[in-house]
Amino acid sequence: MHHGASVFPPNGSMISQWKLLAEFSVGCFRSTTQPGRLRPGQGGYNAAFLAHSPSPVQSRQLYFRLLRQFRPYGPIVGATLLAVGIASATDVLLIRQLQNVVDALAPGSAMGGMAGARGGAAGGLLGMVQGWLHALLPNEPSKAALWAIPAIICGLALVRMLSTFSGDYGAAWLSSRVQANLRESMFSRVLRLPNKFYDNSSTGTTLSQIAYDASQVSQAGLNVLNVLVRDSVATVGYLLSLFAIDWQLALFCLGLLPLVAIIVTFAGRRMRHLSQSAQQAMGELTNVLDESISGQRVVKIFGGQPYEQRRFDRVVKLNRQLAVKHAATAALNSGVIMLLVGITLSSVIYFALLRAQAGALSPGAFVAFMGSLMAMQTPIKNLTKVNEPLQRGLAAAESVFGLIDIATETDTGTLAPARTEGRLSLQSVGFHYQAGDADSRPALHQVSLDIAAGETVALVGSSGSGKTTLASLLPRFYDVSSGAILLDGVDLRDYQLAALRRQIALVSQDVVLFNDTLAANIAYGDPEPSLARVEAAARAAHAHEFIERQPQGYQTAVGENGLRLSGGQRQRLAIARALYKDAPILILDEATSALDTESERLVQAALEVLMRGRTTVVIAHRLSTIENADRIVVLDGGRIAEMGSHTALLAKGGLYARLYQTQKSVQGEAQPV
Ligand SMILES: Nc1ncnc2c1ncn2[C@@H]1O[C@H](COP(=O)(O)OP(=O)(O)OP(=O)(O)O)[C@@H](O)[C@H]1O
Repeated sequence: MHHGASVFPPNGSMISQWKLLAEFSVGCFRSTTQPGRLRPGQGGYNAAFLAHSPSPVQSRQLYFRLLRQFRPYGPIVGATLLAVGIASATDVLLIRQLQNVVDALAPGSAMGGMAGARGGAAGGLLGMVQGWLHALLPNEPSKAALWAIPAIICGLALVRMLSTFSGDYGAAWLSSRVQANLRESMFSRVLRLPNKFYDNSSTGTTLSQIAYDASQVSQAGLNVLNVLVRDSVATVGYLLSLFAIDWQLALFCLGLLPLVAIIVTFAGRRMRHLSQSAQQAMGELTNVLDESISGQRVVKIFGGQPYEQRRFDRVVKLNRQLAVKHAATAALNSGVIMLLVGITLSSVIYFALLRAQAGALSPGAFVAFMGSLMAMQTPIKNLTKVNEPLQRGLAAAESVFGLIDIATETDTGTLAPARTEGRLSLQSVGFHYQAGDADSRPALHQVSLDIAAGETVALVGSSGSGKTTLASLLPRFYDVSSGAILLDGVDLRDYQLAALRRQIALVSQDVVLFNDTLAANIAYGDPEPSLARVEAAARAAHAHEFIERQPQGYQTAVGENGLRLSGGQRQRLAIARALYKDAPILILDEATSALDTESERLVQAALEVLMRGRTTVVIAHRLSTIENADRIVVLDGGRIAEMGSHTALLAKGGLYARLYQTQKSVQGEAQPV
């Protein structure tokens, strides 16, 4: 957390400080005329959010929801904010010390000693406390001892250090804690979201929601609170200080502020307008360059050089004119602002001198007054700008909570058998990817199919015929739109999702390996993996030999890029994983690309072991591999066109026979259908 207010006498000349003051008053002006708006070009990512900023009501709900994330840590939030408030208050008091310092320097000032600070001789303990308080908050030339003022400044600096540290530490602790909580709930959501969510969103978006938005949100939640406390305390503190030093001078200054704001706004508007035109002109320049360079062949062939030269000269001239105009306006603006600053500063000084002559303002009081006035600009500026981080944070909060609020997969079933027989029955199954859009063509239509326990059924059909869709319905990656699927005579939806999925192993063409050891990849999902079973599965999947050849055998890590495994080896790992799971139902999404003969033979042998005794649904892309299936189901446009054994279907001379002939005629028999 950055602590904005300057502590000791403001650095830079008083003129430049005053200029800043003028600018911040413009900041106030701008943010009241454009509530809730961020300036364009504040980073691509956030700019994207601006297009759909939440409405005010939503914003409030979002912000309260955001604050609720901090509720479990209430005492820490309280302590952090208290520390932040104390740090701000010490800033105010430190600047106030200028009064003591300057008055002590004034000729004739009594440096003899501070009654209270000298000890309890005069008024006892009470007198001492009064003396110190007087030195801390002086309202007349101080009689403090020389050492008392530096001592107070050191004391304040110590308090400030401790409170700033506590505030920063607390804020970092809180925001990282809330960020971690948000990330955890987002991730646990992501693991349980229905497939539909993944169909409609990109991995990149979800990644950035968890990685980036979560941190934006927690920081925004805290920052806004922080700014409100820190800068409100500072603003009120400085105001009190100004009024305590001289309320009439304070009122006079506050009266001048809006005047400065209005003038600087007008100057600023013209600058912004010019900057925009300059940006456009620069855009045109790069456009012309881009076109003529990338299209240089066309330019040459069609003799376009003079035309391109003229175009370029024109935009260069425009850029040059705008640059001069910009510089002239900037110079004029700063001149006008300087003049304005001079005038306002003179009037404040004039008024202050009048007050001094009237005996109402000591030199120290004047310096402390000006110091407080200058220092006040930062907190006010922060307060008026609090909307910017707030809006950014709210946009991120919308994205974070949006993800957390997405409904997870429906899981209302209660049955949880340890192991089913694996009997499947599809009854008039219909499926639409776009639920509710009855006009769209269904991906599956009136599909009825009984698969006996232990039977191998191959799904074939041209691309887009619905093979993958049908297989996806079995583990309830999607729910049927009409009809029902029964497992052992019970509707899939009556099983608990986890229990249903325990019955199914999946070997798909793109083998997903996690960044862990080979053994952990085979035993994936088992909370208590057994190495003996891992090895047995790997042997049965013809994977043991190549695993043994790895540097650390089964404990070799499948690094992100580390282990180089061939396609066939990866498939045998996937088969070993399915064997380890030992589920009664197997979904096999056959590889489309051919492996070399040796690999193919090993994978086929591994698959034969895997399929033994299991209900197997094969999504077949190459017909040559499924000739031995018990039954072949030919899908066409989401319907079952034919069904039967390989020989029976060939003899029938229908769609299957045609598909088979087509593939046979393509050399190598490796072409997917
Ligand atoms: N996630 C999805 N969202 C919308 N439509 C989809 C989705 N997945 C598939 N489809 C559509 O559903 C129909 C069936 O597709 P499916 O993937 O089941 O066919 P397939 O027979 O497995 O094809 P292939 O052999 O090419 O893998 C196709 O018309 C397809 O465009």
